[in-house]
Amino acid sequence: MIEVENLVKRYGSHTAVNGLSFKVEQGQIYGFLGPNGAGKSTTMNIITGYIASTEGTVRINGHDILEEPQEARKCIGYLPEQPPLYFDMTVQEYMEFVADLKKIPKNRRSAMIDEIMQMTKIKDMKNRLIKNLSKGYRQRVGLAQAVMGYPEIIILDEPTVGLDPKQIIEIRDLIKGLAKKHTVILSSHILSEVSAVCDYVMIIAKGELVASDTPENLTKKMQSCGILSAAIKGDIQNIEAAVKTVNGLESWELTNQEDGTVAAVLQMKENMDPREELFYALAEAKCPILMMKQEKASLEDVFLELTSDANQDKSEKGKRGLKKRAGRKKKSDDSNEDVAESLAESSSGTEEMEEESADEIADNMTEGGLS
Ligand SMILES: Nc1ncnc2c1ncn2[C@@H]1O[C@H](COP(=O)(O)OP(=O)(O)OP(=O)(O)O)[C@@H](O)[C@H]1O
Repeated sequence: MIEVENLVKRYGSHTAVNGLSFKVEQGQIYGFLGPNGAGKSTTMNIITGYIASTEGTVRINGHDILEEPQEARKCIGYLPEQPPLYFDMTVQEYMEFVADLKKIPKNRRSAMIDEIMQMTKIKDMKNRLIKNLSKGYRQRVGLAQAVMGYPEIIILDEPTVGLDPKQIIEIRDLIKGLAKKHTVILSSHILSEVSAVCDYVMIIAKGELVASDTPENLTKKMQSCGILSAAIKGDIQNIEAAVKTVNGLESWELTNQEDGTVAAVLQMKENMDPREELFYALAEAKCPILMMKQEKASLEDVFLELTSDANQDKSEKGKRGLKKRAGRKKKSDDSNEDVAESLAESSSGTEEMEEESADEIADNMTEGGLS
């Protein structure tokens, strides 16, 4: 459906996308996950024909985006990070304008507009000027224009940025609904977003694909080189001497606790289970283990591990991952953290929202992916 091969994009001397290759198959929701500046928007803009790549190819249903742009773009509906909206049009006028741009046959137009407005729940707002809509409704209108013509592939760049938690849930439900008939690719730097919505995750960091799999498999893979945390009684130097003899450990951190025990956070080597060996080594050193448990890697661990250390060697990665996890263990397990993160993003996103000039919008819509 989409084949991206060895994609490179350089802005002057800065490489924003560096040798990206992946395939997207029909009928799933793909998440493009990465921190700010990872290269998500650049990649989406190349896939949808907004900008050209420096090197590499993109084929949509077999059509090269540079050689056969019209055919390729026909298969795609795109919601860029800044929705291409005309603020002085009503929702109805705008939908008619988009239908016209996308060359929807006149006899199907009114029914399709009606259906899409129903689906994206903007019908009640159809006579309202877009400039008077809330950010959530503007995003829905942006989604509606992407869906117009029912393209096979719908690409959404950060579709929930700037929305409040209720709007985020509504847009996520809408995206899940879209996936029944379309292949959806969305980008996000918010992990909870991707794990809540996507069947398949591609993690991108510094312009490179660092992992791609289902959220479940990514978590499983990380667990095969997981973390042990333990409380051990004894002198920290004796404990360290014993820990050093254990083959299955990659790295460790030992910290004296106020209660006289030593807290250990131990990174296991890939596909090794050193628990038994550790037990005997510490028993021989007469340092009893008072508690030991295996930390389960969450998708958040995978994300942080992979995106912050894209250029680190493996052992350094292990140590830093261990520190991050040890640090995170101290934080509360509040699941609202993600929502807070989204909220923080929301406010900055809203500030960034600026009215585009009509010319810019028309350029976006005619050159940029809308067929
Ligand atoms: N037109 C441009 N000229 C120069 N540098 C650019 C341009 N567009 C993007 N970049 C740089 O390329 C890198 C990737 O940017 P991109 O917008 O693709 O990242 P992103 O993952 O979408 O981030 P965000 O989530 O912040 O939008 C960044 O370092 C960015 O500063």
